Amino acid sequence: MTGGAQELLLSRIRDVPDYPQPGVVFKDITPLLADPEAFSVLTEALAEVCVRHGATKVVGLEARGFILGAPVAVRAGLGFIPIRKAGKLPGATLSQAYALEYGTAEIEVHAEDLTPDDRVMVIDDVLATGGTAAAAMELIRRGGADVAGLAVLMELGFLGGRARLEPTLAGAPLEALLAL
Ligand SMILES: O=P(O)(O)OC[C@H]1O[C@H](OP(=O)(O)OP(=O)(O)O)[C@H](O)[C@@H]1O
Ligand SMILES: Nc1ncnc2[nH]cnc12
Repeated sequence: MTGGAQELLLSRIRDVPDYPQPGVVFKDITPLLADPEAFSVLTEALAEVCVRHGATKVVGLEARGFILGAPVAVRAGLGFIPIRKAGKLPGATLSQAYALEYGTAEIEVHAEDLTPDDRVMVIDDVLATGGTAAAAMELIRRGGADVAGLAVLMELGFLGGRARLEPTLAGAPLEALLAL
């Protein structure tokens, strides 16, 4: 991605101090989503990552990962698999509990969505502690598929997510369009 494209994306991310709890600076992507040029630049860049790494499916992580992952999957010509917060998927699921920057949660995927032939690219907006992404990659592998990589709009470097994810990535690429 060009420096100009990165600057455009950065300029559309709003810092909200002390949200959702004191001490957290929340990275709000709603201004970026409301700007069709910036949203298009973002989805194109993430779709390029999917194609470059030979992904066969795109996983989006509820909820912001859905907003990004769905248009990325369409642009890359790939199917989309939702990983949802627990209790939302009606079929047989695999589940994984995890911790994130401001709490704990549990995510699920439909077991039938993952096959041994799949190479899955995980898409999300923010990599913070890495707890969410690690749980997602574990779910994908438990479902029998390969992880093609993890692609995020931004990485919050000071939270150490990249180092924490290294064992779970197991050599799969982690691409962040912006390192903050
Ligand atoms: O690296 P981590 O510390 O795990 O944090 C990153 C995750 O936190 C946010 O999701 P959140 O659970 O707040 O849900 P939302 O997308 O529904 O707002 C964000 O969209 C990532 O999925
Ligand atoms: N600081 C942050 N801003 C936005 N989303 C997040 N998810 C985890 N930490 C976050």
